[in-house]
Amino acid sequence: MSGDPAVTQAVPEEKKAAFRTIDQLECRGKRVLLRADLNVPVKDGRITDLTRLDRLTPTIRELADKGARVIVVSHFDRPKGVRVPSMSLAPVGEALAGVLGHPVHFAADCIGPEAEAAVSALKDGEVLVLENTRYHPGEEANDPEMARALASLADIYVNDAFSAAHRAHASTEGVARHLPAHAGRLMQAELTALTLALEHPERPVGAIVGGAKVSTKLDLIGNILGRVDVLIIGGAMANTFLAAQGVEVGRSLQEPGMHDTARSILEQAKARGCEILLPVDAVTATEFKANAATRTVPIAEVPVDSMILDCGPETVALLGSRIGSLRTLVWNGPMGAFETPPFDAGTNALARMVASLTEAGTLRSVAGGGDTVSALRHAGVMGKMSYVSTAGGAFLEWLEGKMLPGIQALDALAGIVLPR
Ligand SMILES: Nc1ncnc2c1ncn2[C@@H]1O[C@H](COP(=O)(O)OP(=O)(O)O)[C@@H](O)[C@H]1O
Ligand SMILES: O=C(OP(=O)(O)O)[C@H](O)COP(=O)(O)O
Repeated sequence: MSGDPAVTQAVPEEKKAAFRTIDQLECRGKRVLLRADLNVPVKDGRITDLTRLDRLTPTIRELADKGARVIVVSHFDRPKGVRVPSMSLAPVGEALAGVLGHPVHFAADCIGPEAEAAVSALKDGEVLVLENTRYHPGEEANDPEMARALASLADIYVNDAFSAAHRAHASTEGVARHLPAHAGRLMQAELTALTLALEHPERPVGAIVGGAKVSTKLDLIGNILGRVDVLIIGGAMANTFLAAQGVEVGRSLQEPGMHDTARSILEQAKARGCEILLPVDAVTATEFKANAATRTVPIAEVPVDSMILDCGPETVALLGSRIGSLRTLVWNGPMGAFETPPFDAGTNALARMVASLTEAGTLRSVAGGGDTVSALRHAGVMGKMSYVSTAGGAFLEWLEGKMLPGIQALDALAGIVLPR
């Protein structure tokens, strides 16, 4: 394991979730379809963070040690139902073999003859990674045929992809209807840790929502308004809110189709007494490349030919002082394009502030998301948060109090305690 922080307190008996785990599994010689989240962060074709693979290894090792034939299935990025070569899971399979210290086979499809042949060749204790489920349109459509085809490869289903459990897809939901369905160790650990950390959060509670998945996360921002006192919006998400209010954002990444939703969220927040903080200044550039020439400007003065690629120092100072008065903070999504320096400065500075407040014992900090984890590691504060989840969108949806489809589909999960 990578030394990631985990909640180490003993779990009180009444808080233990009563779901079926791999404790109950007799799986020697059985084919186990393990839904993992191999959607690791990548830059220029290289994997930049192995946390999701590290956190998956306890389940794979335990299943392999029990003599199961482990068939790992996952999506990778968003190829939208077609075979995009750069979104192949083959290199991720190799990285997984490195992390496991154990050979991993690979099949170039997740259903059909190629997958079936690879599964038939598997021996007890061996591990196979199947190609990206999202190469098939049936995955995201939760097509019953796709679910049946996946189920036909295995005897048992184990879901360890908490970070994809908010998706009702064939490999996260549909397949569980056809096989005995258990939670893996990572799923179990995430649910336990998040319940312990956030079931009764000390107030004031704040959330930072940043990053680039604007349309898929905007709706859930609306839904967490009632659960937080302060909502900090950063990254490309903030660009959309700023543009929706008529602020010039130049060529920044944003989603014009979401302006109405952004405005409605601002109105709802006002009505519910939730304070919303947006950037007050920005680091801009006309080119998006490492060490590009930058201009730091007040948010009302973004040049029309430029992109907002990070929040500026005044924003960092403002957010730092506001976060200093919080008792609980949840964080998903970086404040800027942190993979490309110097646009990592805002995220780094904020991450260090959150880490020092956490270390001082005044703040409970829970952060998550594929890229957020990578950003925290980049800032050198991975071990300094109260808890780091592998999940971003799923963790925010779970925080809303929703039962996630990928969890609901598992057997005997009724006892999970949700934060209120
Ligand atoms: N202003 C911005 N312009 C372009 N990309 C941005 C900006 N701010 C953040 N990003 C990008 O957002 C991505 C992370 O977003 P997201 O996938 O939503 O986070 P997570 O994986 O943690 O849930 C990063 O790749 C980062 O470069
Ligand atoms: O990376 C993921 O989520 P995250 O960006 O919220 O951390 C998951 O793999 C889900 O991916 P999706 O948002 O394309 O369904």
